Amino acid sequence: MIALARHGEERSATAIGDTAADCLIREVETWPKPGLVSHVDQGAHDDMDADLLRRSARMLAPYFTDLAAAGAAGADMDRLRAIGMAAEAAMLAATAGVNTHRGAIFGLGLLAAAAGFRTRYGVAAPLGRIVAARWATGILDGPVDLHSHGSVVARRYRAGGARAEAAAGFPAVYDVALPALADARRIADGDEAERVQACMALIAGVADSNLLYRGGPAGLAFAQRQAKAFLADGGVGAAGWRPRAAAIHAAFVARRLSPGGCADLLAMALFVAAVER
Ligand SMILES: CC(C)(COP(=O)(O)OP(=O)(O)OC[C@H]1O[C@@H](n2cnc3c(N)ncnc32)[C@H](O)[C@@H]1O)[C@@H](O)C(=O)NCCC(=O)NCCS
Ligand SMILES: Nc1ncnc2c1ncn2[C@@H]1O[C@H](COP(=O)(O)OP(=O)(O)OP(=O)(O)O)[C@@H](O)[C@H]1O
Repeated sequence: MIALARHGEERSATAIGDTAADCLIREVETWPKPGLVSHVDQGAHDDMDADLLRRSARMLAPYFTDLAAAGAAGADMDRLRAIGMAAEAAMLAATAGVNTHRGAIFGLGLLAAAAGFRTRYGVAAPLGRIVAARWATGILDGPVDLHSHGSVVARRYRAGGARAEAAAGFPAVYDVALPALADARRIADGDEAERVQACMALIAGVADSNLLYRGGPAGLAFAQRQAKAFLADGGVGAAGWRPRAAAIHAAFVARRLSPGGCADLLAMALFVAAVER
């Protein structure tokens, strides 16, 4: 009996890891996402393209599986952090030093750990609430790299970034991206359009530390204005939405703006939608 239960747990951790990697790939296969890399172009990034992001995502699946298994085993934040840091090191080795998924490993990794916990204990709570209840203190009290772009921006502009978002249980996923995906299902023509709508809603509503780092408060305000105007004009439900979204994408690229945190949050919303279904 025990051996069977273990085998079942391993299988579900593997399924969680594979789902997390799939969600990263579905995020890449979405165009037009303002400033971001996709199957169509490199957006505002000289050092990465869709192939590199796809390879990075696939390589990360076993780490998400480990995080799910650790969550199921009742791991504390120190244990999750060790797996997350090993994943980051493997990512940098696989991409010759390019930061393809640092923010995504963190956010999706915590949600994968919560998914493991949820499956193991049969709790019905949303994944974000599990993250906040079990690991918020460890997230906020953990070691900080004073030189990371996120830390620089946090000091300069008092932006909470990826840590604050996770510790609060991912409000951008639950209050912004998931409602946008649900709205878009009624008005959009296909899955890719739904993901574009959620991406625009995230850009309009999130203080993305990547936008702040590259463009300062003026860059963030520009990005939010563009995304809000797109949504106010009917979003992906309006005729001609794709050329309008492509024009916003081009405006971000011209200013070197890239909302990498919103890309991560889009992948997380796809993951939550798949796991909590
Ligand atoms: C917390 C992390 C992201 C580092 O954050 P920091 O702000 O210091 O660095 P950095 O600028 O490199 O990364 C921030 C990344 O977060 C994402 N992001 C930006 N803004 C936001 C936002 N508002 N909300 C969510 N994510 C965001 C972007 O992808 C961005 O690139 C993380 O890499 C970390 O601490 N890793 C250690 C391992 C760990 O704790 N793992 C947990 C289990 S997986
Ligand atoms: N499709 C995508 N396009 C661009 N960034 C993405 C995409 N998907 C996820 N990201 C996130 O964006 C982050 C990388 O962003 P970016 O390269 O702008 O930041 P950086 O490494 O801090 O430095 P720099 O501004 O010098 O390039 C990664 O952590 C990753 O999780």
